[in-house]
Amino acid sequence: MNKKIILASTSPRRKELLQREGIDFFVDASFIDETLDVSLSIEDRLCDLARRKADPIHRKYPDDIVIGADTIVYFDNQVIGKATDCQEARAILERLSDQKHLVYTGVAIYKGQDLQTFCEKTEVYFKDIKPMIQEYLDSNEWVGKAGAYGIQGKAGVFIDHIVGDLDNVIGLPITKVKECLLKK
Ligand SMILES: Cc1cn([C@H]2C[C@H](O)[C@@H](COP(=O)(O)OP(=O)(O)OP(=O)(O)O)O2)c(=O)[nH]c1=O
Repeated sequence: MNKKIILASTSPRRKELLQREGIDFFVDASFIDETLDVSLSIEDRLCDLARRKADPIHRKYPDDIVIGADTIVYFDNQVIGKATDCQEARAILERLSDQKHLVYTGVAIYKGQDLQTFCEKTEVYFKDIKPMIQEYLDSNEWVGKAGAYGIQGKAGVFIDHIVGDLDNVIGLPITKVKECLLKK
């Protein structure tokens, strides 16, 4: 019997990336405490959180394939998640302006009882975006996104260049995910 693939994430971006690849899946996510375990390295923190997102769904579908993921921005030795309001979003974008930051996505994939985790890093170089911040905040595109921007939308103009995988910034390193799904 073919295993079902379940995306344990509410992120519309992750859903779109899997759909783009023609992967047959459905979404079933549950809310968990997303506190990162600071005793771990940054990569392990994200793998651990991705696994914790996948765990309740894995318990529901123990024989199937369950994908969990978490994306953060890392700048100046600090983890930057989602902004809770416009003021915080402005402060984040002002810090990232004219600087390099890192985007990490941790992924956990259960295939039945087998668990694989990995973390992908992309370097993102912003231009001086200070003159563009107000208009961007007004667009509300910062809402619900790590680092208060979405590279796939209007914030595309913020980017000088990136080093690494673009899909990883959007929320899922899809090439690595596909490799993992294909592996026996
Ligand atoms: C940096 C960046 C992040 N993001 C998004 C991807 C993720 O959806 C979000 C990071 O939040 P996450 O906590 O990783 O994911 P989520 O809350 O959307 O979904 P869930 O917890 O249910 O898995 O930021 C972009 O869409 N574009 C970007 O350029």
